[in-house]
Amino acid sequence: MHQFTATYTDLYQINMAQVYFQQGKHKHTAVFDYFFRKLPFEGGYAIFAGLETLLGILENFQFSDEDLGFLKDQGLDSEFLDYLKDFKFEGNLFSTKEGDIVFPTRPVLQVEANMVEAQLVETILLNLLNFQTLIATKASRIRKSAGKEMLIDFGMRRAQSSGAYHASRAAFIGGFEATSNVVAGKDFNIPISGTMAHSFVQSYDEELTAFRDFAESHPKNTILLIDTYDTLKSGLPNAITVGEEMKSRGEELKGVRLDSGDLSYLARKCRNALDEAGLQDVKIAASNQLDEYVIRSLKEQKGPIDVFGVGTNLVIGDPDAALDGVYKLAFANGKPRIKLSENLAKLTMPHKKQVYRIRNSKGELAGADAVTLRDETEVHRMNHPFEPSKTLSFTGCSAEPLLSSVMKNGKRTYPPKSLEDIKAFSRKRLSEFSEEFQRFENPHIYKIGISDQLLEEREKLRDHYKNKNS
Ligand SMILES: Nc1ncnc2c1ncn2[C@@H]1O[C@H](COP(=O)(O)OP(=O)(O)OP(=O)(O)O)[C@@H](O)[C@H]1O
Ligand SMILES: O=P(O)(O)OC[C@H]1O[C@H](OP(=O)(O)OP(=O)(O)O)[C@H](O)[C@@H]1O
Ligand SMILES: O=C(O)c1cccnc1
Repeated sequence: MHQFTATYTDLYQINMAQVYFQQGKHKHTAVFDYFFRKLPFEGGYAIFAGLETLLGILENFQFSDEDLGFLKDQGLDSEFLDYLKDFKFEGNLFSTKEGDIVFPTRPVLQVEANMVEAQLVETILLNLLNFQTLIATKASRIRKSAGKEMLIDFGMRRAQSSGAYHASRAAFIGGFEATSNVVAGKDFNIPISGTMAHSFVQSYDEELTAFRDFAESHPKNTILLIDTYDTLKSGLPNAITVGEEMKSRGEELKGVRLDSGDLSYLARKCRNALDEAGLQDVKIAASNQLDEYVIRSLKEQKGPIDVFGVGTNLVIGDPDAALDGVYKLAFANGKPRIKLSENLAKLTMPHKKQVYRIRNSKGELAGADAVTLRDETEVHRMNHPFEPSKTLSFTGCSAEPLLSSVMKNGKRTYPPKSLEDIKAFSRKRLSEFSEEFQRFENPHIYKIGISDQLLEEREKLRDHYKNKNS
């Protein structure tokens, strides 16, 4: 796959880094927060994804000689470019675990590094985490609708080009079982799966011969696409003939796929005919512009569909297309930093921080995450981040810290996790959230608050800059 060297960034990061270097600020420590402001799909939660990809890339994030030559041609300073020859990311990362359930406003991850490092990793970090979080969240919604039925990612051809690679990874975390994307399957150990295209059937004079040849070539893995000419009058009877022939050879037709028409109606017709022919184990797969809403409707109609192939709407994160995650400076050169805004919701949170998930005395979710200063070890009360008159007290509650060290001095603090483990963790974490948070329409709003100390620090800084400018 594509090598991500340190030029995988926006030019302004390099331009700023050059100034930090020239002003001797490259040795100052900076802390940046990664967070998003709005949940995608008007949903009640998001699934954090992309962390392992980021850690793998940051461990080897350097400029190649070719990169440096290119930057020289762009007129960047030669002393700065000499410094970049030895550039490596040697910072620290504190992060939410990949697969965990995350909400707006609260830091999902913090980067602590020198100014140049912290700035140069911004773009790749946002690029990876925003996209995979969006797609894992979409996948999780589709999983919710599909219940226990199998979900296969068919999106590679429709994805925003090479985004398909990480979309397949994120889809697996969010609840898909398999992908048609061979390279993602190979690299991430995702089961791969494939049926056939209409062109295969079209290329033969007879649909039946196409089905027979395929079955002979793939006796363990034949899923016949039955809608090329006429699903009920041609595709289905031909599939039954091949299914019976396979059975007589001691083989098994794995499935049929519907890709057009009324999927629920056709699936029922197929199921009845297959069952009557003694082919009860043949699965019915459906595809065609599916998403969480169409699948929910198909399930409501009790269409006997066993496998859903989902492409476009999954991998482009329809209809949102992007998560609005941002990377904001919270601390630099020994001082907390803030970004002011007329819009209170855009005020940033200064300082190194921790985020706690509040649980009741039974360990169940209390419906709130509290953002505190990093060295606060307890939290009994939180304030609404933008409406300070609103507060919430916790009695008899415990607080689970959500940010932990995942990278120290540029090295991961734990061995890479398998995608299967990340997915299992994600499923477990989501299962703690009640239906109210998971429903598609007007979901419950999970509360995010800030501790008294953080609020005080933020107000102090805000007043400082306001007074300075008044
Ligand atoms: N029973 C159903 N309930 C709800 N939605 C359905 C049902 N059957 C199919 N759909 C969805 O309706 C849409 C139908 O798309 P469209 O109007 O393009 O028809 P089509 O069957 O694809 O036609 P074409 O023959 O042109 O391919 C798809 O998104 C499909 O998934
Ligand atoms: O509808 P999506 O959710 O995006 O799922 C992927 C679509 O891609 C394929 O169609 P395509 O027409 O590209 O090729 P085909 O000839 O294999 O049907 C497949 O048959 C699905 O309809
Ligand atoms: O295997 C399939 O049926 C498939 C793969 C990619 C896209 N559409 C369908």
